[in-house]
Amino acid sequence: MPVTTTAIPEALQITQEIHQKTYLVNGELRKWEGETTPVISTISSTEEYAPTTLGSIPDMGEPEALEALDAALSAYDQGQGVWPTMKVKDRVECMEAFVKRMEQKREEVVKLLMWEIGKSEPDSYKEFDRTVEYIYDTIEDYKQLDRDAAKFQKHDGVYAHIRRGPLGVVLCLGPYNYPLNETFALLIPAIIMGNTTIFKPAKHGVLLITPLLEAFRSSFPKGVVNILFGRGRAVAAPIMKTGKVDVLALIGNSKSANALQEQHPKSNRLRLVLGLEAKNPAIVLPDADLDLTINECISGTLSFNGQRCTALKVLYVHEDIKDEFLKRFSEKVDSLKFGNPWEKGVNLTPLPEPGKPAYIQELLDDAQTKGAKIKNKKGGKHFDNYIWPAVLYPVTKDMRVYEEEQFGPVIPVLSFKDIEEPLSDMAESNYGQQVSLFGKDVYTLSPLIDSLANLVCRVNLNSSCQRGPDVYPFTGRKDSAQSTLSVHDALRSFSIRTFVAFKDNELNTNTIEQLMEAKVSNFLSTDYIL
Ligand SMILES: O=C[C@H](O)COP(=O)(O)O
Repeated sequence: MPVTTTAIPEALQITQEIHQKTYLVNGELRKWEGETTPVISTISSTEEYAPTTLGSIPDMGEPEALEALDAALSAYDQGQGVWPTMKVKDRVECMEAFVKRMEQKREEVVKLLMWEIGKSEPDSYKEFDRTVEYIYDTIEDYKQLDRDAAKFQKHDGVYAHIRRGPLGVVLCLGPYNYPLNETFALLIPAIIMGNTTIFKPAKHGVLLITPLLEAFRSSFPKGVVNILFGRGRAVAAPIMKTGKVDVLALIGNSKSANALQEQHPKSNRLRLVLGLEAKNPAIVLPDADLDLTINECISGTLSFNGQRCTALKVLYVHEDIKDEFLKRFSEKVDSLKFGNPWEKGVNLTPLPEPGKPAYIQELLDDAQTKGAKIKNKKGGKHFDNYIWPAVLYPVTKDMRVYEEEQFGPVIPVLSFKDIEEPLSDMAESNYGQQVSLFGKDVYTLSPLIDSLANLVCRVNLNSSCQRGPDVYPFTGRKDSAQSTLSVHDALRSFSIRTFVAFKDNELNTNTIEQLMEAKVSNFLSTDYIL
């Protein structure tokens, strides 16, 4: 699939900056002179299919990792550094400066989102804009948190002024599918709460961070944000081994999270903020509106080729409607349009992981050997770095596609007679993020909603699963998450409640008045106290 003539020069122009191979440590943009790793897009820039080299990233190791850690530790300085002690309004000003600078990089970042991870143009703009909105919402929520903190409590003659304070040094690792939105949903609340951070982008969706390095450098005091490149093993592991990280913030898979957690010698002191795998099911009841259900299941399973933790990854369809559902759903899958991300109206785009089509093929082979059929005509066809979405039926529990989080274009379908079947599968599952429930009869839906809400954290009624809007709680039960990542909840995940208490006596009345008058600390002298 050839690219449009304008797309190549624009993308390569952006990579000029990337070729400078800069990284951010201790408030300095440093030039990397060591080994590098090429960043290769699976999108072809030639008529004959061939992956495109977009640039390269520094291949950093232990020395750089420890240098970044030292910078973050010094900036935090056991809670006494400039950043953790800074007044709320000053920290807000830094974050506002950052987001304004970030907005100026919209076009560059969006182009790299398309080239690096194959995200469609509308979805790439959406990811950028959503991230900016997330930052503005975080700022507003942080200010509200401070206004709420202004309210003194009094119980049994003891006053308390309770605030939220930082936790220390946060190691932040984001995923490739939302390299901006998901990563910044960790990084931004961690920073604004007064923590200092070390951030390493994922393997794919990494170059797009480089246009933002200067915005980070110029907006925050030195050492508050440190950005490294390289493999997780080489960069994140040495940092964890020191035992000096207070929070591991990661969106990705539990294997990486566990491996890093195990490196930490005092893991009982480590706070985990984790968004992990999911296997969200759709349950289609016999009275479901099939037009709506099929549309929602198409976007739920195949939006961004199914590479979303919130994607629908298994469909349970009632026996009475399964034939009609499978026929219409399969036709719809085959009618989707594949193309490069910037082409109008494309639904399916190149997969950024070179090994993904082969993995999907393994799942198809395994399922077919065990009795499943591919129901759509184009299902499983290979071209370039792509494999056409396959609708698999009947899927059984001994198949890999039932067990594994496929994170790609393959759709396992099971039929059921009794609602207890999907409910008991969900109860046995290691995951518990979300479910989609399709049906109309309120007397059937109502008790089901209650049951499902105890198995997952979000029940989507006649709608596909999704994270957003980002003000809603984003979390999961069992192996799907640790902590909650809405705008509101994330501020709490990256902080701890601390407070000043004082008995109601004459000395304190005078002291408190003077402290409030002096307005020198965040405690007792908050700008919001009347
Ligand atoms: O990969 C997980 C993302 O949080 C999904 O977000 P989304 O549901 O908005 O696509």
